[in-house]
Amino acid sequence: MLLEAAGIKKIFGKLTALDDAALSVGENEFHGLIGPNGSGKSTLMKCIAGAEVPTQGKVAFVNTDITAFTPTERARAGMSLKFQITSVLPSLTLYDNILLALQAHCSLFDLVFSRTRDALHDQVMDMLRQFRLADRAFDAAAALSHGQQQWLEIAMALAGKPKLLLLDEPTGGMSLEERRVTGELLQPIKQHCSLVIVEHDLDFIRDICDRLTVLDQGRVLASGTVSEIQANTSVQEIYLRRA
Ligand SMILES: Nc1ncnc2c1ncn2[C@@H]1O[C@H](COP(=O)(O)OP(=O)(O)OP(=O)(O)O)[C@@H](O)[C@H]1O
Repeated sequence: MLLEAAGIKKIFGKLTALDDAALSVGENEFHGLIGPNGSGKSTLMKCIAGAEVPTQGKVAFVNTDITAFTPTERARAGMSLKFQITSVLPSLTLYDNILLALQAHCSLFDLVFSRTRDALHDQVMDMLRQFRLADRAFDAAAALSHGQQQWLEIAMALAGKPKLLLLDEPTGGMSLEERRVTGELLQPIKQHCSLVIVEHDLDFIRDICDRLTVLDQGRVLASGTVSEIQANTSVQEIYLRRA
């Protein structure tokens, strides 16, 4: 397993947000984290990314116990996250936003001696092409549509060539067409990266994910392939309960 979170408990004051939650993700696997509002999806993502410290439990990544790692140490180990809060610098061009994200992963030596300038240029343009943004390379990021800004952020989150990408509701506020394109843009990254994605759009998640974990009131209700989860009557019930 690439990622193995087990026995995760998270208590906020009197509220138990997660209780014995678990998540296992293999290499080159797209894994969806679903469940009703307030079931603990974002909190579990944050415990994995290091943005929240679990009250109890263990997170292992690439066979290393990372429970006590800082977010920076987790990033260095190959984990990358994009949350709902934007990390794009709106007044900079798309080109410069990607360049900055790539440079964050270069050594100071390489940057000072500019040995990587041409290579970086090629990488920036490749990433922009991959995310269908090359024709906007020298526009300010602020001029992009909401969907395009999300794609730019996903590209930036991939700049360090992570082994695992964490996405929290990337299609929030997107049009149907933008959602469809987002699915297409994510597929090729499976060749070199796994994905954990929190999403409310069940059609979207069913189309792109290999496996799903369903949370309900901080606990794992079910975990399995998309068809196993679709056939699970307890899962059907919580979604009916919500409707
Ligand atoms: N920092 C915090 N302090 C106190 N309570 C919190 C905090 N973060 C989350 N919670 C609570 O923990 C519970 C789980 O929240 P979380 O955001 O993880 O759920 P979620 O499944 O991601 O919800 P949604 O689908 O609405 O985004 C909720 O009751 C929420 O109010």
